[in-house]
Amino acid sequence: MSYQAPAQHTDSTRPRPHGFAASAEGLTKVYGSDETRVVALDGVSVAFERGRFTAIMGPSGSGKSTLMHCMAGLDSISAGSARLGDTELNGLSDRKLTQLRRDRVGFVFQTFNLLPTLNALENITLPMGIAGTRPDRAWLDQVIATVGLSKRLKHRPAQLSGGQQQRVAVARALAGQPEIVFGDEPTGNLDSRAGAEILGFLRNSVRELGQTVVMVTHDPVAAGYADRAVFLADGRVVDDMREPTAERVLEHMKRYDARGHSGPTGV
Ligand SMILES: Nc1ncnc2c1ncn2[C@@H]1O[C@H](COP(=O)(O)OP(=O)(O)OP(=O)(O)O)[C@@H](O)[C@H]1O
Repeated sequence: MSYQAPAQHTDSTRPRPHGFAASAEGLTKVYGSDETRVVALDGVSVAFERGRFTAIMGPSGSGKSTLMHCMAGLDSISAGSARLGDTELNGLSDRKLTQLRRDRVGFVFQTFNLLPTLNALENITLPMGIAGTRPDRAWLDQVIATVGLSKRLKHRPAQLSGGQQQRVAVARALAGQPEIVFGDEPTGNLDSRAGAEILGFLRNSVRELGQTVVMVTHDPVAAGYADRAVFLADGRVVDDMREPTAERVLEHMKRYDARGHSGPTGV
């Protein structure tokens, strides 16, 4: 694969871009019908600012993954709206949604989802190969350096630790300079040290590369790496915390659980 000439993305401190990378308005998602009907999202309105790291939190079944899937164009919407930048997702054809995910969104999953026969560098550049775009060499070098993979590029996934595999997945998500990176419990399969590394990389990608990251997590420590924590319960946004710390998030979870999901706590 060839590289295009180094471009503008070489500065280590970049101003935060303005506006919203993704937003939802009255987003509703209903699964099934009649006795199997589940309202997974019940009129969610939320917007994710560009150049910020947001954690989505909430109890099991509160709709975190569904929100991420609907906002990333991985699942259809029952009512309301979801936008990626200025693009309304509701009503887009499957082909358009596939194109949008490929060209504008990065994903990091709990189970790294790497191709076992490709080495780390090939895994990182694979989505661009599929999209037919050439990686920006300077950007790619910066991403690889940020996630600390420079010495592991020729290794296959089986030759890497879980933490290293997830670094490859993070680099892959960042490599195409997507408008937003969605993570679904990206540290859920890692021990706490490897998890802390990945969270540090995600945070650095926001601070140093200007990336926008939205991460679903159960873990207050993980949420402490974010600029903001949005709390869901029963398919609704119930709280929105700026500059969360693990302690404040844990405190919030305890208080909220004690209230039996009865309403916002006004954090
Ligand atoms: N494909 C589906 N078909 C039917 N119901 C679904 C489907 N996906 C999710 N649900 C339901 O929607 C609700 C929200 O699920 P979701 O996976 O978004 O929650 P979550 O907060 O991510 O949970 P967890 O933390 O356990 O992963 C749950 O009641 C779930 O059972």
